[in-house]
Amino acid sequence: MDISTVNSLCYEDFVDTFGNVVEKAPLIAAAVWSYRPFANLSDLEAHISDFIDNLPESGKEGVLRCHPDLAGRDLQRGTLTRESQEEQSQAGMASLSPEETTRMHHLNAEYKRRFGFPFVICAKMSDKAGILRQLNERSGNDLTKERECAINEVKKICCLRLRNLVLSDTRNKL
Ligand SMILES: NC(=O)N[C@H]1NC(=O)NC1=O
Repeated sequence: MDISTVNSLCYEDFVDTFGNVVEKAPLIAAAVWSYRPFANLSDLEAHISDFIDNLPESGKEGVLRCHPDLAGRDLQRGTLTRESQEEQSQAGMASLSPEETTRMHHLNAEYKRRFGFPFVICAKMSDKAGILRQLNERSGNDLTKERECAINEVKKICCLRLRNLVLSDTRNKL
């Protein structure tokens, strides 16, 4: 798909295509459709990023709360979105030992108790050891710093999902 194809999508098709670039937040795609035509993929990405930045803190936390836990209930039940399933599998979350799973559950629960939203990290840019290290380190942040850190990870996830959709069949068009 090239950018002129993206720009030609009606909002129903646009939301069908880009509705999960921010996990379970199709409202964001529905909102940024208003900014067509996009000059290129970075322009679309910048509008998504601005939309998120302009949310009140409760909205940013809402975006974070739409993310599934890493190695959590949805992974175990097979109810992750297609994108999350691929990302978590690639980062080794689907093949943890029972001890590692217990440790992840414990750390995730501690993090949630502290911040009131789940630990979010761009799994594709990390691995099992990196995720555990970040989970430990970021748990020591204060709320303001951690919210910002987590939202940055949402943007990284979004960037990779967008690139996967738009560049998958025409790598040189944008
Ligand atoms: N909680 C969390 O980070 N979830 C995720 N991260 C990612 O890259 N895919 C996810 O499902």
